[in-house]
Amino acid sequence: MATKLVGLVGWRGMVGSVLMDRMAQENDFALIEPVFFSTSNVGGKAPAFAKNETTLKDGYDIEALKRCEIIITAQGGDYTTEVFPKLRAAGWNGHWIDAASTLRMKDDAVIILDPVNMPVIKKSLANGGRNWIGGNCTVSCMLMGVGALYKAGLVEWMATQTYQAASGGGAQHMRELLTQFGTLNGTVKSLLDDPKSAILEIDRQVIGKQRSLSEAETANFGVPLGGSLIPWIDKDLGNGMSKEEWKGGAETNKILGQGEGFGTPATPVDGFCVRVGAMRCHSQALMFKLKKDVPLADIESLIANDNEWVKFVPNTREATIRDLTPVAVTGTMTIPVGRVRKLAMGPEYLGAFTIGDQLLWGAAEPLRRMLRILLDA
Ligand SMILES: NC(=O)C1=CN([C@@H]2O[C@H](COP(=O)(O)OP(=O)(O)OC[C@H]3O[C@@H](n4cnc5c(N)ncnc54)[C@H](OP(=O)(O)O)[C@@H]3O)[C@@H](O)[C@H]2O)C=CC1
Ligand SMILES: N[C@@H](CC(=O)OP(=O)(O)O)C(=O)O
Repeated sequence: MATKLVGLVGWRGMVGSVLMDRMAQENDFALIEPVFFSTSNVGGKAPAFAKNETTLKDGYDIEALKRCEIIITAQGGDYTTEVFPKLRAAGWNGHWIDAASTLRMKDDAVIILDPVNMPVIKKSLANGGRNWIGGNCTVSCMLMGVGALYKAGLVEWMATQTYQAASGGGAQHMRELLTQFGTLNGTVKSLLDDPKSAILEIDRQVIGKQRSLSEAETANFGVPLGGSLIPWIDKDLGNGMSKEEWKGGAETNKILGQGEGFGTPATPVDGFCVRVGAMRCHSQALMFKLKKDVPLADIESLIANDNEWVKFVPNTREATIRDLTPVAVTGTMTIPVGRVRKLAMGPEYLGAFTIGDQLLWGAAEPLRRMLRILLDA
């Protein structure tokens, strides 16, 4: 069988670079003929993964894109909005794999997270599905951790409290966070160097600096994040909810193949999404109302055995502070789930805490796994 021509758009961005690394690690390039696209350097040299197609093609050239049987894009929502309809209108019938949220809730799109929803993906493939969209990072990381409880039909509802990293906003947001930390440190450096200095004076100078950071130093987040937090992520939907919070319910149900459009009841999922000063791991505290009282040991075993990336973290102080932090998880495929315990509200109420690298399981990994599913089909 001829090697499939696979178009790669957005490969040099932050998500795209993580995707390229993972594709190289998993030897995906051996199975495809990659065609690299650019929106800024057409005709330039394609990266080292290129085989026969060694120059960068124009990411807006519909004819060039049409040659590809599969296109994977991490270029962003604006690019999808502009190019995807033109490509389909031009009669392109290939597979579109996308990290952006633009097409996620369309009826003809599947939100891909195959360790959780392979049956949904397979069903759509059998029905001629062609649009495969990566989920919101918070939702994907959460379902990789506790999807087992949904698969077992145990969840009556779930409340989430997220602690989302700067990387969710993009590369400039990560830089801004570090710049702010640097500025704050610089402000009190001499006092910090003196062990006898008064902590309340340090605190006074830090809050003074946070409140007077320049516009340039808060250009991306709009307000200081270093030494603070921001309890709002993404757009204001005008009903008291942030768009990130809305995605929690809408995307969780769509990934699981339930709710509107599937003819089954949706599971209520809601909570608060908060930006914190972590670099690239999204963490979340979860509270479940289960449909029945299930022994804790059974719940632990369900979670631990769901997929090869989940790591069950015993609910002890020592294990938690060692294994259940963004620092422990960053750059790994591991999805730790810990702090699992019954809550004071009653035996059906369960608490858990989970973390995922939002650039790996939260963005790049589901895309490359979808490529593999298509190549194997
Ligand atoms: N950030 C995140 O956490 C997540 C992002 N996504 C989706 O992925 C999309 C891409 O996000 P992200 O990777 O953060 O975006 P980036 O801004 O890092 O990259 C997007 C594009 O910007 C262009 N670009 C311009 N300047 C640079 C530069 N200095 N270095 C690298 N690329 C540059 C590149 O296009 P070109 O080569 O054509 O110039 C690149 O493909 C998002 O819009 C979103 O839809 C999805 C999940 C999570
Ligand atoms: N909104 C996420 C990042 C992201 O890109 O989400 P989405 O793929 O749903 O637009 C965050 O800020 O942490």
